Amino acid sequence: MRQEEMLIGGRWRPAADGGVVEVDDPATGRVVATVPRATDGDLDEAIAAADQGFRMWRQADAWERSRRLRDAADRIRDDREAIAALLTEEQGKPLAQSLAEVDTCVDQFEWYADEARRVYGRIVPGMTSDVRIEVRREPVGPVAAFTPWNFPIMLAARKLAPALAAGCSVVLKPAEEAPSACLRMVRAIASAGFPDGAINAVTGDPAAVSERLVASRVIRKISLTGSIRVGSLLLRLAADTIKDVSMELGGHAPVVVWSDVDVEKVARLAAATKYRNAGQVCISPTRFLVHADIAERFADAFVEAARHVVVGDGRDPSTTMGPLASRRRLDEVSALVADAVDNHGARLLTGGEPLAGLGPGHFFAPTVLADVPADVPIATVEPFGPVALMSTITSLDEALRLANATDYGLAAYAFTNDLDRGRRLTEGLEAGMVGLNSFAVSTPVAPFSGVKSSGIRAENGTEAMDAYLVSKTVVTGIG
Ligand SMILES: O=CCCC(=O)O
Repeated sequence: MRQEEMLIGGRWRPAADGGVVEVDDPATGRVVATVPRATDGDLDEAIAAADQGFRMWRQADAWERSRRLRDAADRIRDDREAIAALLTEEQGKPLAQSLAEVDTCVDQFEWYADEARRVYGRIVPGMTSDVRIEVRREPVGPVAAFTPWNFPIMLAARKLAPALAAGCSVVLKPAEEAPSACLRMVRAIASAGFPDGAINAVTGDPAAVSERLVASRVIRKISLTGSIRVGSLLLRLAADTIKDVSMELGGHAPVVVWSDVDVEKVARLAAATKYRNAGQVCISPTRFLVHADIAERFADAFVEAARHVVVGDGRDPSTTMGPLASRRRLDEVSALVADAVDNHGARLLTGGEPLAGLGPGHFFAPTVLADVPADVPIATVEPFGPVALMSTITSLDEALRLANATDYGLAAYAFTNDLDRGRRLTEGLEAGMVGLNSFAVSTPVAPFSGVKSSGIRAENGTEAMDAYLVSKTVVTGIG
């Protein structure tokens, strides 16, 4: 069994007291690794290391930062297969999806290697001619980054790359459910010549780790991808020391499908996107609001595609959907679906239950539900599983009212071939990202962000650099 270690101040090491947390393989239920359970002392050392690392790394000039990030991208690429294998073993997704996830990490580091050289300040004309005003941009300071189990490496890279590009140091806490691929990626990144302490990675009890890191006055910035519950908890903790935060707190993406589209083509694309990573994706299309004229055809084509999904162990090349990442997820998705069917009159079109026949793993059938009332738990709480909800709409106003009916506002999608209708939908959907005739809203080059309860500040794009920078106004008197 693998025994992972933490990176603190440039040294890989176990917890001071030898404590560990077990990690299992969601396809088999077998324990495959342990990670250190950091003690308070370990966490204090990581904070001190990040303080020291920040002092060194902030002095690196822009081109040096760029070179280190590009070197990190190359090193992640060189270790692609090994990182992907760990990802599938601990998270469950099919190997092809794990390899693609490693590639997005490379993209992140390459994109921010360029951005590192483009941190521009500005000169502002003073109110009188005897002053010069310069606005500089400086790194905010040591960052605590908390990442989830659904994309254990991509979402870590999404924080590490811009933070390092801006000149910040980082204490990263990978998800305890699937940490090994992330730790291996951190090894690759750290070997690219960053100063000791610029990158630290700690593991253990999530509440204990986050409370210790967020309470520290050394840590100046929190970046979290997680749930609304954890987000509001960390916001309260961050308030005590007045820290800046970036938070992505999930979604419940609506998809408006109008009657003028190629119905079968959109249904097939929608189903392929829905069941990616077993639906454990914060921008996963979930609430389908389909025009009444095509609703039945759309649902039939979607169900047909759902039935063709091959569920199994992610290491099997024929698998197109792996297990859910944990027993907890399996129980939560099962309960949400059962509640919708048993208590709220939802109609099960396909799936709806765990696939116990596939063995002890956390397998759940690709599921489609129809006639789900808009205010029941599965339609308002992020289901984070392979579940699609079908509803019928007859007007644009109705589509927007239903689409905007949750507290979330991360991704939203609309499919129509009418230009004006498309414009009205992109304007009316309350979301940080809107896909019009596309599901591809996640890219390193443009902001990834939520509105309403889905988050604060953006990741990706140049906006992510802003999240790790502060401005300093320097006024110089002359004459
Ligand atoms: O689950 C959150 C991130 C998903 C993505 O960026 O594709």
